[in-house]
Amino acid sequence: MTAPRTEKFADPQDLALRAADWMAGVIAAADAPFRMALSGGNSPRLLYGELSLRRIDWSKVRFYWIDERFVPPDHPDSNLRMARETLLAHIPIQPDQVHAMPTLSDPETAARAYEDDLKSAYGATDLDAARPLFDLTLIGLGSDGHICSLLPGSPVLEERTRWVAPVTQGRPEVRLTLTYPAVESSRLTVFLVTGRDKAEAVKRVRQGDQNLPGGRLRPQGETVWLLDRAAASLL
Ligand SMILES: O=C(O)[C@H](O)[C@@H](O)[C@H](O)[C@H](O)COP(=O)(O)O
Repeated sequence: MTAPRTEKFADPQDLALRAADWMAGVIAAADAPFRMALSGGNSPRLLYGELSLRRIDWSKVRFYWIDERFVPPDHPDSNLRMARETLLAHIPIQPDQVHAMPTLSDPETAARAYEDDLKSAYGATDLDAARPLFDLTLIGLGSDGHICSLLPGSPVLEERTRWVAPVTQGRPEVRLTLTYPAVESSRLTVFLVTGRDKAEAVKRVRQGDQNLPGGRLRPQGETVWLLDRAAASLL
């Protein structure tokens, strides 16, 4: 596993600007299809907005999610809604390029349906380290060290067979999350973290602290950390 690369930026706006330029280059250099697994939450908002302004051949990109709140697609908490408002509604893509996590049935059915979607797009039922599931996986970090909806103490942290699982404890709302095997199966893993409140988690996750869900992640490909000065303040 190659040592992670770290880019530090003055503030979230500078990070979003520079990261969008870099990601535009990554997508331009890649073959189609480019499978991009999106994070939810607030941190990626500025980046998604900047990406929507870049000259990118979006026709090669397939959008996936690393987790979702189990709410309707138009709910204020929906990660799909956030991505649609900041990026997807502003770029020339077809509906079949967007592989949203389904949230209109029950969590177990939805998790299995999304896993089937991933497996059919991947063209196999087993992950192959030589052929990652995603080309780029964007991950935010909670101040408690969670990633995706892989929350501290959650049974889903031990799931090594399923690619997608429901999370029914630890948050006010039910969630769907990729499990470690699916999140780790990426050519490029990008952590995007801003804010002083994340600095301790950034430090411990980078040290591989097994008590934090982020510290247990073993990405297969290259890892890049995009941090603002506040989130990097303990490094
Ligand atoms: O659905 C979500 O909320 C995210 O997937 C979650 O893992 C998020 O990335 C972290 O909680 C950081 O959230 P912020 O970016 O809002 O700080």
